This record gives sequence, C-alpha cells and structure tokens, in this order.
Amino acid sequence: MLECRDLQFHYDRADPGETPDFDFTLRLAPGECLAVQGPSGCGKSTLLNLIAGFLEPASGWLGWAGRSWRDLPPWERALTTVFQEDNLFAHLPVWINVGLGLAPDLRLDAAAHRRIRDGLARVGLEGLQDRLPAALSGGQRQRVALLRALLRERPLLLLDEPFSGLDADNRHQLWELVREQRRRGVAVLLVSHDNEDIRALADRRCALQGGRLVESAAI
Ligand SMILES: Nc1ncnc2c1ncn2[C@@H]1O[C@H](COP(=O)(O)OP(=O)(O)OP(=O)(O)O)[C@@H](O)[C@H]1O
Repeated sequence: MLECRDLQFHYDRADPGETPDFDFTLRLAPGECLAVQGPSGCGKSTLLNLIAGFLEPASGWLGWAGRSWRDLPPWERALTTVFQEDNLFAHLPVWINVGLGLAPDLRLDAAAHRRIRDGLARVGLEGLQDRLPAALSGGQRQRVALLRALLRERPLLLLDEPFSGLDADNRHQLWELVREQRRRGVAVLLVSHDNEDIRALADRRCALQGGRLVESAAI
C-alpha cells in the first residue's frame, strides 16, 4: 500500500503568484489504479516527483507497506516511472534501453533477450531493436519507455500521460499491458487528461485542486 499523509511541499519562489502550497494525502492498494486529473500547472508532476523521490517534502508521511520512504533515495523506492519526457538514453539502441529495465548492469541471459524480443513485439516495435531513440517517432519512444518500466516489475507504477501521442491500436495494446500488471498486484498511479484512458484503467479518480487531492465520484 502506498500512503501519503499530509505530504507538504512548496517551491522556492520570489513571486508567490499562483503556485499553491501542496498538501497531498492518498492511499493506493496493491493492484489498484488511481487516476489524478487537473489542469496544467495544478501540481500533478509535483506529486509524482515527491513520490518518486526527485523532490523532498517539507513535512508529512510518505511510504510503502508501512515503511517510510522519506529517507530512501529514488532508486531504492519500490517503484518505476514513465514520465512525459520518455527518459530514454539517446546514445543506446532500443533493445539496450529496454534491457536496462531487466538488468541495470546489462547482464542479460538468453531468457532476458527473449523477454526483450517478445516485449518489443507486443508493443509493435519488432524490427526496431537496433535503432537509436532519435530515429523513432514520439509514440514509438513512449512505447519503449513503457515497456522498459513494465519489465522492471516493481510493485508501484507511476504514469504521467503515458499514452499521449499513440494511435488507438497502440493505446489499446498498452492498456492491456498495464491491466496485466494490475492483475499481478502492481499498484498504478495514473496522471491523465484523457477520460478514455481513465475509464479503461482506473478504479478511482481524484482531482488536484488548490494543491490538494479531492476524490471524485466513482468512475
Ligand atoms: N522548479 C520550480 N520552481 C518553481 N515553481 C515550479 C517549479 N516546477 C513547477 N513549478 C510550478 O508549480 C506548479 C505545479 O507544476 P507541475 O509541473 O507539478 O504541474 P502539472 O499539473 O504537472 O502541469 P502539466 O499538466 O502542465 O504538466 C506550476 O504552477 C508550476 O509553474
């Protein structure tokens, strides 16, 4: 179970302007998918960055299965992320970018190579394994990033608009991959503007308003 309780954060800023002070409370059980919605600038990426450990909260509780994550660096948190920028290594070909999800040291045995090949076929990228990310379309890069994240098999998946720029067929394939993860008990926090994605994947949804999460009616 992911839990944030009164997780507070504010950006240092000369102009307090429109950015609110953030105060996040949420719970997410294994196998569940919670969607977070809100207009541009409301704090969705801020929430994901706090959970992932790229931002440090001022106060509050954040943890997984009762264990606080406040003192854990990002790489030790039991999660994987697919953020808006696809975060691929530009100088490495597709198959290595995916392989890094299985083994950060790239010690890949025959079974790992098979999983990479099968995974690429499942997301419609067979034949592109030797390309560099710059030679892929935005949607193809997004599929590589999602595949790499899914192969990591961490219990929490943070998704920030992961299906934007994909056509319907690819979206449906990737939805199925995410549903498979949920059936295996992976908890999913999905930031999306897209009601179709939310209806297809989420059990609950909440809106981010004035720096806080407000749970909406059932999907
Ligand atoms: N490094 C920063 N310093 C100061 N303010 C910031 C910083 N990063 C983000 N903000 C402000 O914090 C607010 C929340 O930003 P955030 O990126 O979390 O929004 P978002 O909901 O993810 O937006 P989008 O949907 O456009 O990606 C915005 O008003 C933004 O201008």
